[in-house]
Amino acid sequence: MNPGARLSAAIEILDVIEMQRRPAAEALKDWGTSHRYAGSKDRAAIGSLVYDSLRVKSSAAWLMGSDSARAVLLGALRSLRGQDLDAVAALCTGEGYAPAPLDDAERERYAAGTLDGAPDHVRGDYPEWLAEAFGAAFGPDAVAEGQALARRAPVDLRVNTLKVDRDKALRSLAHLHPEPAAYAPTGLRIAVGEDGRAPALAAEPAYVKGFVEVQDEGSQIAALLSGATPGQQVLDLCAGSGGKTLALAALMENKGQIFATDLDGRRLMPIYDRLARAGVRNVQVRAPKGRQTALDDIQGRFDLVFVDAPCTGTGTWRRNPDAKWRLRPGALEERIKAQDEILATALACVKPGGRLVYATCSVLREENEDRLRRLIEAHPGLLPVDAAHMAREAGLPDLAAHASPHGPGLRLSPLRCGTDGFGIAMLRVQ
Ligand SMILES: C[S@@+](CC[C@H](N)C(=O)[O-])C[C@H]1O[C@@H](n2cnc3c(N)ncnc32)[C@H](O)[C@@H]1O
Repeated sequence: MNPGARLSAAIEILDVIEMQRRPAAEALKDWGTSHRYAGSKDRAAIGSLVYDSLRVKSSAAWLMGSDSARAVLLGALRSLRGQDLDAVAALCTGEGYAPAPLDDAERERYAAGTLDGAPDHVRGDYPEWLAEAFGAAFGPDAVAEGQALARRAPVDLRVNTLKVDRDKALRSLAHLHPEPAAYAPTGLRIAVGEDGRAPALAAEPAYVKGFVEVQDEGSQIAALLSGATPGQQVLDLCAGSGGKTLALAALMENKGQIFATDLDGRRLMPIYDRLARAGVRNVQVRAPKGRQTALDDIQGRFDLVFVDAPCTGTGTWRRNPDAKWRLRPGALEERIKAQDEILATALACVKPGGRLVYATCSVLREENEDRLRRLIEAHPGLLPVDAAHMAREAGLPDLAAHASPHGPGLRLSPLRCGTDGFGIAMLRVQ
């Protein structure tokens, strides 16, 4: 396929996503199935065009003066990819499968459209219904934070220190040009290509041998801040596919014990292969059995209960730009309710003198500081641990700069520290 035909395909898919409210991944897959002639490079390039358009859907539409799929794609080519008018006009020839030529209004908008007068949620590319919550979370930085969440994310890897040190991992992946991460001593970062393509890590020997895991630096930091040490009894209450479990096991040097559980047993399924590949030996997976909770016999016995709570995922929009436009207010309410219930369950599992670490990949106060404040009000024996202290204890003193201005714990975001957006807090149980 030539570049013009790829643009047409991206417009067609963006239309399907918008009109049929299809998730982007499904719309792309369906398109690939019904266009077998498109090769893997074509599909990757089209996928990248679609995701880039979704990143800046709102501001691109404003720039181009229309919210059609074509306008959004053109706006994204200008704002995110910085393509000049002549280059785009040369692709939009109307010949073969290329999009129709730009009309005069489009040319004018492409050359001189601005975001002047656009509201914050348009300039920052977040849903209008979250404008107030973004303002509450970020104050005058709301637009800049939204813009940073609308950029592409690098690929972050966590070096599995149960198997190798970071230098060895760096050497084994040298052909991908990884750089040490800014904060996490376990972190490596690989930039994505111009076209937004990430390297095929699953085929890398270093990955197959369990030297590295794909994990955003923010998630690595959450595990590091938990202060898990060898010999402790740890509960990973929302373990899912085990990303944090693996990081905690490495911190504990395979000593002590981690119970990994999740409300949804299916989510736990990938954990078994991941534990084996990473050489983790101190994890017991507790899948829920029917109505009986997986925690009945292990109340009040953990040094650390780690809660990687289900959340709106607003901090991961760089990796999943489709999600921000699919999110509905009802989903935020549901998450808040679940978070309160999970925190109560978690608290019952911490032993006196132990600690509860609460993390979300959401940037919203409603899912972070507000939840913790509510819990602390209901349980006067809970002491929030000072963010600077958490950072120092984890050997990451620079992170003290990211103490939350709104309540307990730290706030990470792409704008502030180049990670996904996270809230991470620790409460000590008296
Ligand atoms: C953010 S994800 C966990 C990601 C995982 N920790 C990782 O690092 O790969 C949140 C998880 O919480 C689980 N969950 C939702 N409600 C729960 C509950 N009441 N108790 C335990 N887990 C729950 C979800 O099934 C989901 O797997």
